[in-house]
Amino acid sequence: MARFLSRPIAISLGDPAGIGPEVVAKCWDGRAVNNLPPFAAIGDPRAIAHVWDGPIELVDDPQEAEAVFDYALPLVQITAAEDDLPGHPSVAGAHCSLDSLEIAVGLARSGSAAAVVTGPVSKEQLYSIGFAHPGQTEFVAERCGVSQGNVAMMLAGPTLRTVPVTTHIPLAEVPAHLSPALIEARGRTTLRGLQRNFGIAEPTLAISGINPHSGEGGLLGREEIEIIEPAIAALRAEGWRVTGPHPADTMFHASARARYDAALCMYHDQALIPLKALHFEDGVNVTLGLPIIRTAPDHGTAFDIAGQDLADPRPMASAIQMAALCAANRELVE
Ligand SMILES: NC(=O)C1=CN([C@@H]2O[C@H](COP(=O)(O)OP(=O)(O)OC[C@H]3O[C@@H](n4cnc5c(N)ncnc54)[C@H](O)[C@@H]3O)[C@@H](O)[C@H]2O)C=CC1
Ligand SMILES: NCC(=O)COP(=O)(O)O
Repeated sequence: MARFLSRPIAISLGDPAGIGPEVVAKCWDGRAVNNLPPFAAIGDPRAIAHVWDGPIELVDDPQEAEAVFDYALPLVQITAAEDDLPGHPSVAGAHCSLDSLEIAVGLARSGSAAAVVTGPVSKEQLYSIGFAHPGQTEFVAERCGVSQGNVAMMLAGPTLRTVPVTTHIPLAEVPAHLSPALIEARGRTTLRGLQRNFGIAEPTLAISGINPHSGEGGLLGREEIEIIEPAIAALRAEGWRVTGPHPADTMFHASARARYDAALCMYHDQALIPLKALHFEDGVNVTLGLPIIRTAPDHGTAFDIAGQDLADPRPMASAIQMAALCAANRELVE
């Protein structure tokens, strides 16, 4: 089992009615074969007990996890106001998922955990209790004192890394949100993240267009000329290796992917469709631009299969491995 991290990883279980508890428990089962470093789960033990009958040991701090990790799943306990059954989300469960996220991030910020891995939450449920952030990415950024413009949501798989410039907003609002300054900021955060988290000394970033054929010289839209090209020029002037704007339909086949370290895309699905098509089982969501390491499996709560022993733990295992790798790279670089 990987023992190269100085501290364990904190994992928020996400929505108790989703598949987060099941995949975290299954990762503990597979800790040796997947070479996972010690971790502590943060959440309601009843959510795990509904889907798993393995041993749990309550701990107060992830730093106690190492001592028990070989024989039990270490858990920092949160008790939800109601005991949700798998597949049946509730307001109480939404509060529990937010509490577990808050505590896990705090443990990473305080240095008790080497990194935080977040389990899947339901944005619909969180919005219903007044959660005002587009997603966990922006929540973690705020807790770390990083502005939304200076954080980036990277989806990383073995053969592709993508970053959307805009994340969880309606598609119709995307063009109005794009600006040279936002694209530059996301590009810079991505390039620095490739250096700090992934150890790539001189990264190359490919930037997509937004219109068909990247606007066809302005005939199919002018965002490339007026917004994206100025951002690319500014990043190049800073010395970064940046290409584009590339037509999005031809930048994800194998030989195109070989020419860059990450692709910066203009909106959520432009970045996530290729990533999930190639790496649904091992794609990882990595937040760049933070003082801490945060990763997450790139899937949601999957309420449709919760409690049926159908949840695939490989994305969560990949997120834990990626968190450990990024934490180790950070220690080397900084
Ligand atoms: N990082 C996060 O917290 C994320 C949260 N979500 C949230 O999840 C909720 C549901 O979103 P959906 O779009 O339905 O995506 P989803 O990923 O929850 O489910 C999509 C499909 O994939 C299947 N699936 C997902 N993960 C699986 C796994 N590990 N093993 C086997 N099958 C799996 C599900 O059963 C479903 O059929 C939404 O409320 C969304 O906000 C979505 C993506 C990421
Ligand atoms: N589609 C990716 C996703 O929803 C992850 O968002 P976040 O909650 O990690 O910001």
